[in-house]
Amino acid sequence: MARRPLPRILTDSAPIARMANSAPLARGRELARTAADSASDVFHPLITIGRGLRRLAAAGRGRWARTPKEHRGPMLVFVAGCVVIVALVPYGPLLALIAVMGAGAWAGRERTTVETGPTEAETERLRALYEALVPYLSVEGDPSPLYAHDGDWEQAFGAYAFDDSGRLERLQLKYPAYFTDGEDRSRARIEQVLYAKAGRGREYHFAWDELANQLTLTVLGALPTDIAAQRFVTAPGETVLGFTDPDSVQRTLPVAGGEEPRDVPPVVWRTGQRSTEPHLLVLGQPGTGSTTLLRSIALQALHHGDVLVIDGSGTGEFGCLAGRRGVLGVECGLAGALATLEWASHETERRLIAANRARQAGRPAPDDTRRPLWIIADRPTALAHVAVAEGRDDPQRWLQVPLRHGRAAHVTVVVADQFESAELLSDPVRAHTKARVVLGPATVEEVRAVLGAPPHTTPTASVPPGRGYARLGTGPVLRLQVPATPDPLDSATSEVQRRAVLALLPERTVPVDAEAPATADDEPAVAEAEPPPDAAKPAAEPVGATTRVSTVKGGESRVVNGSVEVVRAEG
Ligand SMILES: Nc1ncnc2c1ncn2[C@@H]1O[C@H](COP(=O)(O)OP(=O)(O)OP(=O)(O)O)[C@@H](O)[C@H]1O
Repeated sequence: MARRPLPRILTDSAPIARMANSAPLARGRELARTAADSASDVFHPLITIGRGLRRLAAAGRGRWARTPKEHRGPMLVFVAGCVVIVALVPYGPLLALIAVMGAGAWAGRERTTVETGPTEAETERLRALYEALVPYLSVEGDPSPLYAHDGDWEQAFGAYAFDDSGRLERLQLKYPAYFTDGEDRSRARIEQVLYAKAGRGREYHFAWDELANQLTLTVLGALPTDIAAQRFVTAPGETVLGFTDPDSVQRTLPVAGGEEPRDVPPVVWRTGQRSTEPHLLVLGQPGTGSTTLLRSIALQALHHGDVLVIDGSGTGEFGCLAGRRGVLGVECGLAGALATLEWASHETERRLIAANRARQAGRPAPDDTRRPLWIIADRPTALAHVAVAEGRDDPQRWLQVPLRHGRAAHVTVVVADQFESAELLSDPVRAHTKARVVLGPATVEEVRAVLGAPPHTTPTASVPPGRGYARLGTGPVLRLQVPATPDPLDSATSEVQRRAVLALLPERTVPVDAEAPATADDEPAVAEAEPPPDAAKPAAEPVGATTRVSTVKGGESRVVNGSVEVVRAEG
């Protein structure tokens, strides 16, 4: 027998849905919701009191359950006595009712629970860190070890903080008094364990408090990379190497960069007669920003003095300086470098003799002995290689006098080279460059070898260009970020940064060509029209008041009456 189909109203859900969505039903639902909201507002005090009374009753039941049986009788008698007294005093029951309601309202108020202490995952992380430290911070035979397997990590870790993603941000830990915190190796071991367990890839600062046997680990933020070359507010004799952490130095400089001007902590290097570290050595991996740092220093030096550049890498990255006021030469070739440095050596001696004579005659030192002279040598060891091949002098030989006597003669030497070539640096360069900078990724050992002290932070494997460490004399090791000072003649340089560097260049003393005489206003156009930087440069300008240097790339030199005259030997 064929089955009869069900009536359509039972199989089709559309009418039911339509009923549910119908206007009177929706209005009714809205009304019910409003009524419920109003009722909860009106009855809120009663609800609170009711909740409080429930809590008080539960607390009372708990108290009764915890009371030993032999105490229950006296307690009942005491409560009954209280009830009788309340019943007998005038308005007693009313006052008791008010008191009970008040107590109920207080107990029933909504309390927001504040989470304190670490979460489970954070506790686990701290416990793992504690366990990892046990082998390094415990000795056998310690009767009450601070660090022991399955020990109490809360005793060892005084304070800690995690960031939003649950990564450790700060940790203060105590260590036993017998731990050899005065030894670099012992410290390095602990720092490595903490670095590994707290999460690699971030930079940590370790503050060892030997008096309190306490170590504080703090995660360091990145140093600002958005500060471009600009006129820094410094006194004569001060050079900004870069920027560092706010806690590391006591001074700030106003800088433009980023969204609005701000104050940032600088690493300021002081040169001149009173400087205890009058010369600088920069070492780093290739491409980590040493040429950029030298360019930044040269631009600052030109504000008050004269600059000689030896570009040993020969890539012409100082081409923008050629022909500018105060730039005495930009040398890429061996012969030119030898001639220029020989002159600089004699100029140092001349200044010393002139200043000495003036002093003996009771006069102040002549002006031409006091104008700062900067010798900036980028990769001089590359020229040393060429010198060996050609059987000529290492140009570094001529740095000896400026390095030894430069401080008194207002001559400053800045040398930059690569780690791999560091052993080719001459002894005077190593001995007299007390201001040091390491750029790029470097191990703790490399930093220590160059700066004479390890960094108090964990060097990370990848850093932006211009990032490194600086140490001035015996001062602390500072994190450093060099201001972006790219080569304006490099096509990869952004227009903003190119203009920033060009704005700092002094005016030209040698026109680019006859048709395009340079002015300060047309800097960008002139820069575009400049010849390739590695072309022969007629960068001859007065040196001091009495001497002239004329250098030509690949030229030969001879000394004439206290001045160096360079004649072309090639082509
Ligand atoms: N402080 C900095 N801020 C931004 N970019 C930088 C900084 N320092 C260097 N750079 C960029 O990194 C690259 C390499 O810089 P630079 O030529 O100065 O390094 P280097 O160590 O001299 O390398 P090389 O020895 O190969 O010449 C360039 O593109 C440069 O613009």
